[in-house]
Formats: sequence, structure tokens, C-alpha cells
Amino acid sequence: MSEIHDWLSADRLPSPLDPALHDWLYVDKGSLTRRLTELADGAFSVTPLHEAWQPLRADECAALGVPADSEGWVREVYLCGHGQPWVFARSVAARAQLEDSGLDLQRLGNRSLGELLFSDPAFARGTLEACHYPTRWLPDACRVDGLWARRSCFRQNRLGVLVAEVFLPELWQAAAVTP
Ligand SMILES: C=C(O[C@@H]1C=C(C(=O)O)C=C[C@H]1O)C(=O)O
Repeated sequence: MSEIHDWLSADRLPSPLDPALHDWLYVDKGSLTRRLTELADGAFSVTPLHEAWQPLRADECAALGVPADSEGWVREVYLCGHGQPWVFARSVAARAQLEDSGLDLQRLGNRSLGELLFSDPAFARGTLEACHYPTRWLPDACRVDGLWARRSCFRQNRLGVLVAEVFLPELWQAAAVTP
């Protein structure tokens, strides 16, 4: 299934995925931070790569329900096990929604956004969608074609935080999954 470039919910997949891969992408709706922490026996860390106000991508504006080219806070990090990048995560929120919400994403640093989202019961997670993440959107250091990614939107009142997680080959090795 090398042609999936659009974000698809599980019911729109053209054919079934390997069950272990399907589980990571669609079934486990809990915190990825917690799942990776368990897999790494506690040796989990977050490495911020890029944090800035900038225009959001078209697919992000559509998912958040804001006008095209809206500005938002963009946070890109590696989620690491034993110091090795396992997941590249990009989380975005539109400026107007964020400023109304009081959520302070700018001072998160190397704390996990997942801990924050999952510790606040006011946030509800939307449908998980997956795709092969466009290579050009990856940092140079992990630019591999056809990597599986998933995304979902966490909503609280008017605020949406869209979280995309790209699974890197080192994670599949550690988890003994053949993607
Ligand atoms: C949504 C979660 O948060 C994770 C932590 C992130 C961060 O710190 O920037 C980003 C995306 C997620 O992979 C989670 O743990 O499930």
C-alpha cells in the first residue's frame, strides 16, 4: 500500500494493514508518550526541533476548521527512546483559537505535550487518520519515503490542537513491527 498520501480514517483504507501496524496507527488511542515510555523502560525523552508562529499547511487549516493560510503555533519534536528518535511529531494550533484558550504551548520545551493533553479531561481526541507522510515535510535527518504517520485533533471548547506523529524505522525495530 505505497500510494496512501491522503489522510485516511481506518474505514477508508483500501485494504487491511498488518495487525500490529494497525494497532499503532488506529487502535491505541491513549498517550503515545506513555506507550513509548513503557517500550523504552522509562528511557523516554522529547527533543524540540522547531517551535514558531507560522502559516499552517492547507491540510492543517482544513482539519482545524480555520481559513486557509491561518497563522498558528507549530511545534516539531522528536519523541526518543534510549536517546534515539522513534517518532517525529508536529503539533499545530491556530493563533486565534490558542490565544483565546489560555493554553501556553510556547513554554512546553522538552515536556511532553501528550502529558498535558491527556492530563486535562476537557480535551477530547477526534478520529485517528493515517497516511504515508510526504517526505518533503520531514527533517533532513529522518527523510525516508513512505513512512507511516497518524494524526488526530484534540479539542477543548473552541480550541483544536492537531497532532501528527510520524513513525520512524527505529521505532518499528524496537517494537518488532514490520510496517
Ligand atoms: C499526543 C501526544 O503527545 C505527544 C507529544 C508531543 C510533544 O511533546 O510535542 C507531540 C506529539 C505527541 O506524539 C501523546 O503522547 O499521545
